Amino acid sequence: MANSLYDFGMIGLGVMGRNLLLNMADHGFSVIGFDKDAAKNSALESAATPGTTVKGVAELATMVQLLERPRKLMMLVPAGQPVDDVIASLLPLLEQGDVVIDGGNSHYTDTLRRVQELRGKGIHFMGMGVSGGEQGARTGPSIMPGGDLDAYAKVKPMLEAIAAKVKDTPCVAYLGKEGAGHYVKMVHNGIEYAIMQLISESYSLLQKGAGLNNDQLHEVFKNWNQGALQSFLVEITADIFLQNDDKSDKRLVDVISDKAGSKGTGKWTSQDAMELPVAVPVIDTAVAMRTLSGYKDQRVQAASIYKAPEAAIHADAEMWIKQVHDALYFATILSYAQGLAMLREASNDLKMEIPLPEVVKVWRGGCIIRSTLLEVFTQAYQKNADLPNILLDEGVAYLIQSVVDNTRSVIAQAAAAGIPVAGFMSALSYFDAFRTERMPTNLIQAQRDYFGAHTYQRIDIPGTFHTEWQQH
Ligand SMILES: NC(=O)C1=CN([C@@H]2O[C@H](COP(=O)(O)OP(=O)(O)OC[C@H]3O[C@@H](n4cnc5c(N)ncnc54)[C@H](OP(=O)(O)O)[C@@H]3O)[C@@H](O)[C@H]2O)C=CC1
Ligand SMILES: O=C(CO)[C@H](O)[C@H](O)COP(=O)(O)O
Repeated sequence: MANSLYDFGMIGLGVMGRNLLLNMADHGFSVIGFDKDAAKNSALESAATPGTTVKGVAELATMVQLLERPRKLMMLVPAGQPVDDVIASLLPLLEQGDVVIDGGNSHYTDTLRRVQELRGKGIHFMGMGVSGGEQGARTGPSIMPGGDLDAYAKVKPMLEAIAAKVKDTPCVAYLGKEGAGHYVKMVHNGIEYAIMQLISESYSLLQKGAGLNNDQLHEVFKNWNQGALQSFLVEITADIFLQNDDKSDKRLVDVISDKAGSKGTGKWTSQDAMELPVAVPVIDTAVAMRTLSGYKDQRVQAASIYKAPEAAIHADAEMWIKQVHDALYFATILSYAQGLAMLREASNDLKMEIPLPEVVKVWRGGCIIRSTLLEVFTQAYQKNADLPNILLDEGVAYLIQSVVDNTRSVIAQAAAAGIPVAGFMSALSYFDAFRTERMPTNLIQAQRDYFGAHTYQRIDIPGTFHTEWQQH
């Protein structure tokens, strides 16, 4: 490479940046990465596949000088201030027409601001979601770009080369204007939170309801992964139960603290859903349950005050496993339904023009929420690209109807036995409200008008009404 310039540059050679850059090199692109940590630069070069062109440098200016014009570069640094810091360092080094991609989990409002700031300077700035973790970045992630279409055209061949493939179709597509890429990734993570919560509830139901040990749990999740529940999250869950701890003679899962962490994208999904507004209660519940998991001391105290009910799960183990399977299937569909409904509303409200048929196709491979269900949703959007909610699709309705009775049964038995299943309950309550022609919210309207003259609409006469309510 003595006299040649590199095709692509990466800023931040952590878990995602390093692996994505190596993936690009494997597909024939000459790549250069910058990290201020010299150890990360040499780690990058030594991990490169022999015969590929990969360089790591410790000076940002060196990397920028060595890039083909117009430059194409990406940052994979923590969201927030680090992204602004990188942009500030880059700006004096760039020229008009260069393309800068933020591939991290930035909030879409930050992306909107950055797009506008950089557009004024002639730089194309794209917000792009990347999902798949370390392994996905290395071998084929799901990629969610949005924003400047001209900039996308410049990087499209490279993104299509490195993305996961499903039936030969790359899991990348242009997903809408301005901050759409990061918006879609945020909702992807919201759905990820919801499904992880539901899998953890299933684990608890199988352990407490059928007394399964880790080997048996492994077998159940492994079997589930070969059927309708096939998905990345179910697959890794099966693996987790077999992992031995190297510091004790236990299984690792049994010595991990039950306080769940988070970096914030699930919370953003809930906050932005409320802002629109769109109802995403399974995601809200998943965020709340991670928060509640942090109240360890209070939970320990409460456990000694409030004893669990006497009732136990009496179902035969095989039947219980089948019922929990169906409840997980039901609530997983509800999680996708809520996230996709949110994307539709946000697309209209924020004028992002997010193509939902493309979103579900991009999510079929490479990402954390990939599953066979995405094929079902792809078919649903092929029939009606403007479907308001996937629950209204005939094919999805058929699937839901086949599992809803077992879902009710699981939730009823869990409630009687005192096993917390907030995610499942939330999914079922949303479903029951969604399929209710007349909700009891007429009473809320009456109350609002009673105490605050907030007015109401009638079912029989058009217009807005207020009543002087009588005290009795
Ligand atoms: N890990 C995952 O599974 C996924 C992560 N993401 C997102 O991708 C982004 C990167 O994540 P990940 O690779 O895991 O993070 P890492 O912490 O592994 O790597 C981040 C890199 O950014 C560098 N960095 C931090 N601050 C700056 C700065 N101000 N200027 C220049 N470089 C900086 C760090 O360098 P140094 O350490 O030398 O300071 C480090 O090399 C995040 O937004 C994350 O949310 C998205 C999908 C999946
Ligand atoms: O983006 C991702 C996968 O798609 C990250 O793995 C995700 O941000 C993890 O989130 P959290 O730490 O909040 O559980």
